[in-house]
Amino acid sequence: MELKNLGEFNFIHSIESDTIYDPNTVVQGIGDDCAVYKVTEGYEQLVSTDTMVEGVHFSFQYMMPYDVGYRLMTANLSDIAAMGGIPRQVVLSVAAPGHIDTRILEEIYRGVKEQCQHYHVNLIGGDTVSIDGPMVWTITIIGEIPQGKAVLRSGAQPGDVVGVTNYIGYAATGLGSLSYNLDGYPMTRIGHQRPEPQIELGITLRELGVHSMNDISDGLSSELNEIAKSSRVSIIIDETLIPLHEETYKLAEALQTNPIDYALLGGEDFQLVFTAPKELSKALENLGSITLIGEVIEGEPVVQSVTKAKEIRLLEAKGYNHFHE
Ligand SMILES: Nc1ncnc2c1ncn2[C@@H]1O[C@H](COP(=O)(O)OP(=O)(O)O)[C@@H](O)[C@H]1O
Ligand SMILES: Cc1ncc(C[n+]2csc(CCOP(=O)(O)OP(=O)(O)O)c2C)c(N)n1
Ligand SMILES: [Mg+2]
Ligand SMILES: [Mg+2]
Ligand SMILES: [Mg+2]
Repeated sequence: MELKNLGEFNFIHSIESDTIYDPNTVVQGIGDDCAVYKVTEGYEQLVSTDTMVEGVHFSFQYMMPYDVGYRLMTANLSDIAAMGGIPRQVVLSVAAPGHIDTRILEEIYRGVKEQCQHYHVNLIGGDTVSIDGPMVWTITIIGEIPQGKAVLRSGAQPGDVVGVTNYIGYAATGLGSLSYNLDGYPMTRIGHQRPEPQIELGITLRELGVHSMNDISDGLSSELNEIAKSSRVSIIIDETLIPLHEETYKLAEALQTNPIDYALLGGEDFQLVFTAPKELSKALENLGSITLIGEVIEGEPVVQSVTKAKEIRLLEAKGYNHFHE
């Protein structure tokens, strides 16, 4: 059925069941002017919002509707992970054209709810409006963090080591293989379609005492520059240490591109990049999913890298930019 035939109120009614995955914190969910939720004593509240636009953040050519919802939740959860926080509540706004088949919307919600269930997050409200254009999905997420413990971008200190979680450039490899219609990239395709936020690692890193952290939505170059600027420090990384998946090397070979660029400029990995006191190096490496790729030094707020050919180059704050010529 088309959305315009179902109507706004019936649509809301159709999605409001199965939205509460941590009932202890909810006083009022979907169904009133505001939602009402409880906060934990001794904790600070985190809030962040992220939007996904059809044609900009996703294409039904490369993703199933279920994946769109899944990744929308991941993008929002990832910002909570980047602070070392615990996700709690979300509200979701959708602008959709009247001719859309409601089965597509149901599938997107199924993806959203799957991630809500997995991370014990409640969907407590939202908004539904019509648009004469592409679909626009926005989630606002609320999380919690023990008082004074949020891991900021501004906490990096000279002498810190720089680390990343899992593989970088993974999602961009999957998207690249899809857009060039190349077979043989099963792992990274899932990385593009159904990425996971690093909630548990974010909490572990915060508890270990990392100094600064960011999630990778726009690309490693851009995120490292944000840390360098906020913290007023210089960062230097060794490009040969960046953990790339074998499918990234394979795609770079097939397309005659530099594999490192998928990591530096790709984005949407939703992995974490952080800096930590050198004394934590052993403990970090023992986690298994962390790679140390560089260090923080005193100096201008810039990021440099040592290339495979042992040359030093400046890594610009390039990555995904919504308004570039
Ligand atoms: N239109 C806006 N109005 C107010 N604040 C904004 C707007 N767009 C972005 N911000 C803020 O700018 C900062 C950087 O945003 P962004 O690059 O989207 O972060 P992230 O990559 O973590 O999602 C954040 O603090 C965000 O809340
Ligand atoms: C169809 C399609 N084209 C291109 C991309 C790549 N892409 C789109 S937005 C983006 C960056 C992340 O989005 P943004 O809105 O900047 O997220 P934020 O930094 O706010 O978390 C990337 C790499 C994609 N995912 N899908
Ligand atoms: Mg954002
Ligand atoms: Mg972020
Ligand atoms: Mg961005």
